[in-house]
This record gives sequence, C-alpha cells and structure tokens, in this order.
Amino acid sequence: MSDFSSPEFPHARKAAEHPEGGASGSAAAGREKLIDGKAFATALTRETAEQVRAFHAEHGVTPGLAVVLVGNDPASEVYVRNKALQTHRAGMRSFMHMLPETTSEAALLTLVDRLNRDPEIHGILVQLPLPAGVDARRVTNAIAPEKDVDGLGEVNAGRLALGLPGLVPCTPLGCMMLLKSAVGKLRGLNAVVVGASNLVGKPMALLLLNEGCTVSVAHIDTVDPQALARTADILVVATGHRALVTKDWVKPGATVIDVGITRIPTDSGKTKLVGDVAFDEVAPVAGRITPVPGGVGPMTIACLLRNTLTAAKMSVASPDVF
Ligand SMILES: Nc1nc(=O)c2c([nH]1)NC[C@@H]1CN(c3ccc(C(=O)N[C@@H](CCC(=O)O)C(=O)O)cc3)C=[N+]21
Repeated sequence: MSDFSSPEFPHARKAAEHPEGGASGSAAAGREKLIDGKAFATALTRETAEQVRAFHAEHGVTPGLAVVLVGNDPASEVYVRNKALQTHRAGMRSFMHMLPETTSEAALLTLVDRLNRDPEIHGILVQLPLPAGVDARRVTNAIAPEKDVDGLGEVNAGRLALGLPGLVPCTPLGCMMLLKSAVGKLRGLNAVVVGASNLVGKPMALLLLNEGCTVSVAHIDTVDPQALARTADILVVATGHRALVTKDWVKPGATVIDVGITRIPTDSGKTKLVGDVAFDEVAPVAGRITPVPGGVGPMTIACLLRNTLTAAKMSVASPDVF
C-alpha cells in the first residue's frame, strides 16, 4: 500500500554517498551533481518486475494496465508505446486503446466503465490532454479510485491532501523518490514548487508538505517567482516554459528537479528535449540537479508500473482504503 507520508524508496542512496561537488563549474563536478533518473527508474522497474513475479506466485494474478490514448499526436503515440513496452518488461499485461480524435465523451465514459469492471485490469490511465469538447475532469473522475494509477481522480487527490494512503500521481511520486535519494532527510527544508498544475505542481507541493518541508508554490500570478525560488533548498520546476529558470533563480547548493519536457528543433534538422531549467548555467550553482532527458521522465513511467502493482495488490487484499 502506498503511504503518502512515507513512500518506499527501495533504491535510495543516501546523500552522504554523494559528496557535494561545491559551487564550482567543472565538467567533473557537473557529472557528480547529476541525479540519474534513468538509472534510478531502471532499478525501480527491475524491483517492480521481481515483485510482480512474487505476487503472481502467491496469488496467481498478473497485474494489468490499460492505457487510453485519444487522437494521433505522434509524440504521445511514441510515449504510450514506450509505456506498453516497459509494462511487458515488468511482467505485467498491457491493454492499449488507441482511439480517433473524434471520440465522444460518452464513448470514453463507456470504455472507462468497461475497464472499471474488467477483473484483468488493475490500473487505468487516460492520457492527457483530451480533445476539446471532452470534459477531461469527468473522464478522469470516472476511473474507479482503486484503479486510478495516475492518482488524478478526486478520491486520490483528496486522500493526498489529507495525508492518507492512496494512489499518488506518478510524476510527483518519481520526483519524491529522486529527492529522497539525493537529499536524504527532507524535514525542515524550504521547498519551492514552480507551477501549480493539478497533474504535477499541486500534488508535488502536498507530498513535500507531508514530508515536513516548508512549501511555497509559485504560479502565473506570483509577483516575484525568482526571489521566491532563491529561498529554496529544494526547487521543483513544472511549468512547460523552457529555460525559464536561470542561475539567478537558484540558491547555491540547492537541489533542482526539472519536470519540464519541451521538444525543440536543432540546427541539424533533428529535434531534442529540453527542460524548464537552463541546465548549463544552473548546474554549476545547484548542489544536485536532474537532467532532461534522463531525469524525471523515466521515473514517471517506472512509478506508473509501481502504482499498477500497488493497485493489483490492493485488489487481492480488499483493503479498507477505498
Ligand atoms: N494521464 C496522463 N498521465 C501522465 O503521466 C502523462 C499524460 N497523461 N500525458 C503526457 C504526459 C507526459 N509524460 C511523460 C512521461 C515520461 C516521459 C519520458 O520518459 N521522457 C524521457 C524521454 C523520452 C523521449 O525521448 O521522448 C526522458 O525525459 O528522459 C515523457 C513524458 C507523462 N504524461
């Protein structure tokens, strides 16, 4: 069972094992500062796969994840296929529903209802954003709370706000794991979350609060987000504005978690992924920092698999949580 106040961190490496590189900007110091989300995610998924095997041996149940994608945005399709691949790699079953852009809200609600009743499915994720004309809140909320592996429905969001056990949104959960690994004890630290979305910013702020941080949230109406960010021992950035956070936003030694992912064209005619943090100038100032790609993104998928296993475990334990 997930516990908002004390998530398990199976691969947490203590901060002591990672001596700080100081505020110098050498390439070597830069590498030491990196928080390797990709490696962490690989280890976490390996452990999830082991637990899936043990769970199957004990209960004869294989965890199943249903992913619903509406429309044909190429980037989303790649991402959803990657999820399916990883799901199989972890020994789980994957049920893909790729629907046309013209899919109605009623059709989506009918599908979600069917998935809710399907005993082979333990986790349901409806990829966001949904097309205009579909009420995303209504669809998200139609997912049964015990299958809501995105943690975005009102029941799980409410449980997070109350500090009760439940399913935690994957991206913030992944960020917390990386933070625990990089920083160790979070209690008493100043945390600033830049961005107040329901998907990342708000649940992130609540998780940090539940861990004993003093939390501030900067958002679109915040008068001086830079000054606020500079008070942060822990700075989490999730705005979707690339390179928003420059070195002047960061207190020397702070731990910086970059959630943003924007795909931009390169000079050679290809594309590359960049974050919300101007990595090259912030890395020398930060104590520890996540890269993009290879930081938070891989953790999101690893946590989705972990949440699916958690949901499958709950389905056999018939817990009194929901
Ligand atoms: N209901 C819902 N839940 C989500 O969690 C959700 C969603 N809708 N809609 C779209 C966003 C986006 N998202 C990503 C997850 C992993 C990577 C990821 O693995 N990124 C790799 C790079 C992948 C690449 O190369 O394209 C990385 O950062 O290293 C990216 C993006 C989850 N989202």
